[in-house]
Amino acid sequence: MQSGPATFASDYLELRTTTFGGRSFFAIWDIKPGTRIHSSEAPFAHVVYKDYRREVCAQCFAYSASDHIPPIVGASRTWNVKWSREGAATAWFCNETCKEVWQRDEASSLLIEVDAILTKSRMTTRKKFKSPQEEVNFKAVLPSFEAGDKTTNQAVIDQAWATAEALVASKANLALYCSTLHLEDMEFEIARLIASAIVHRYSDDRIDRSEPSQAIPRKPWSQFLDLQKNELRSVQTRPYMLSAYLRTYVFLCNALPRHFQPYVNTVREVLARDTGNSFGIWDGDRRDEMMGWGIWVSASYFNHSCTPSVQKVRQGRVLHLETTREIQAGEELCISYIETDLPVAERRRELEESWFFTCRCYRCEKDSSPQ
Ligand SMILES: C[S@@+](CC[C@H](N)C(=O)[O-])C[C@H]1O[C@@H](n2cnc3c(N)ncnc32)[C@H](O)[C@@H]1O
Repeated sequence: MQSGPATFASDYLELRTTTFGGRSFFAIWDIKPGTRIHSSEAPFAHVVYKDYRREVCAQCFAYSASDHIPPIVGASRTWNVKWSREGAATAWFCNETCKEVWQRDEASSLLIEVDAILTKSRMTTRKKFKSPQEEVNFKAVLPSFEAGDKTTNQAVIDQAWATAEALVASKANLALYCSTLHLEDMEFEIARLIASAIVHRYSDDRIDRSEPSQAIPRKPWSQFLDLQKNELRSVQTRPYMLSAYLRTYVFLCNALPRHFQPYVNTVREVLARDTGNSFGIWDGDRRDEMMGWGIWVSASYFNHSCTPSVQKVRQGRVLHLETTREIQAGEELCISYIETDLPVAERRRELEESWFFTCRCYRCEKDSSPQ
């Protein structure tokens, strides 16, 4: 049995190593349905898509259009409590209390300043190529990978990162490369997600040196690094994402202010764990719209089952995990990563393509075994 980090301690569950799916939570006792067995306090890293920023409360992620079905035509979908400061992006809140809670955390305003810096930097890295040859030269600087590329083993991935690291080591080459770097929308959202992890690391380091009583408890970086890495499997499934990751890394190295530069190793470490460990930030339980995503570290230890016994309930920033049926002591406690009302072949395909593993849950094993 592998014991989990101390802060994951719960009256109901313990972390053990399974024979088929890494670590997983198991029930210590019999548990009644509807029991809240774990709460993951806040995401270590998160991003709300830029397009949703005015409609999603920056503190509790409440969606302004959630209560209107169908949406009221002409009604404002934007929250009207705002926070703004020169040199920072604007943050929107569902009420004054959320704004106050948000303001108490130094990382919040740092993050929104970084957001403004990244947005500005993205604008200035959109220059046109002066000639077709300049475009050819630009494309040759970083390796690029296409869908279906079969060459992406670990050595190729490491070499690709080494090329990107060599580029950022030269300030002049970095600036030149970035002058025409057109970051795609999704790459920019990934950059914003990573920036949130960098800000949390930076801010944690500052809090550690200050008055302990003022420290806001966080999931530290070392706990994040303990999460399962999925770099190889995810890049082999979607090789083109490696090109996107390298561009995002280079963009961040160019855009981030100097005091965040010591944290640039965060980029690859977060990317290696983001796939396979993150949760969507959804518009309530109906899951009509995904407004962003985040990594709630302790909740990432729940394995998947196509007959789950646990459901996620997000309340503000907190992700609660609650049992949906009677559980016996010693049972594995699983959530579901996908829609389970599908035939086994489709369930397994979705988990392989989007979560990069072959499901070995009891139901899949039973459904796929010869009768
Ligand atoms: C979010 S993590 C869950 C925690 C993970 N087991 C660990 O040790 O960190 C998801 C990973 O757990 C494993 N996993 C989860 N559910 C599984 C299942 N039903 N069958 C096989 N592997 C599973 C896969 O390796 C998957 O990539």
